[in-house]
Amino acid sequence: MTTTLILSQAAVALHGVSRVFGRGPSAVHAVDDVTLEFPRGGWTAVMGPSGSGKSTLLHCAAGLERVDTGRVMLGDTDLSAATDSQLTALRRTRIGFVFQSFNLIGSLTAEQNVALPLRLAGKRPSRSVVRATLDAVGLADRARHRPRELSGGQQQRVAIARAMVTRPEVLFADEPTGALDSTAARTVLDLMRAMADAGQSIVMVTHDPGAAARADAVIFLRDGRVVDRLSGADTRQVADRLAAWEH
Ligand SMILES: Nc1ncnc2c1ncn2[C@@H]1O[C@H](COP(=O)(O)OP(=O)(O)OP(=O)(O)O)[C@@H](O)[C@H]1O
Repeated sequence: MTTTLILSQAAVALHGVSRVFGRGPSAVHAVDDVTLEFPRGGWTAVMGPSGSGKSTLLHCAAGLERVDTGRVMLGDTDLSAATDSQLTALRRTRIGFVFQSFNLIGSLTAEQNVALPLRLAGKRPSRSVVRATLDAVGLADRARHRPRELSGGQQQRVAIARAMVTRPEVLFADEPTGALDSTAARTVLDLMRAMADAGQSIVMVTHDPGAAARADAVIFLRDGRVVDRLSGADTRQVADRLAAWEH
């Protein structure tokens, strides 16, 4: 009973999750027996040295990649037991994903990009929903612009609107500010902070201690394992802890 309650309070829970690439002596344990919960309504940053398994962990938690062993629970749904078509449906409706490189479709306007996940889920996008989602990221006046007519920060905000239009349970972001200058990065992080304050669950991989310090908690990976965590830390504390694990 207690276990069930704890599980359903997590937005995503990983239980003994491993992901191995290759076999034999050259096998890489990208994620190595990780058990961890990402809290509902919280913003968690994932940090660690290059190659420590951050992106692989994020992909496993989001159902973009299968785990070799262990279980991934999205709310009460076991992603590791889902069929490919169930996973596809789930990714389209219950999960939002934002990439470092925005991944917008260049031939579509901002509002068409935002409407895309609804179309892919077989829904007829309502213009008012799409416009409200663009408005929420501060880009209502850019609805008819194509990606090349937008700044990097604006493109990333369109990508966030596209990820949010289905009202996903969890927003996953892999280096969302990695391609942005510091001013644009701050705007994107302010937006994510406001979303988390409004109850959105967010999991974000970042190399940037300043970005991680905007989250509620930071977990640190090394060699595919969770080795440390901080809550409510400032940029200096995050940077110091990261440096300690990089050596
Ligand atoms: N498709 C793959 N095939 C083989 N090895 C892989 C694959 N994807 C990742 N790896 C390996 O798994 C390990 C973890 O990779 P991952 O990209 O998750 O790390 P990361 O912490 O996100 O790295 P970075 O900060 O450099 O982006 C690395 O050693 C990487 O080379």
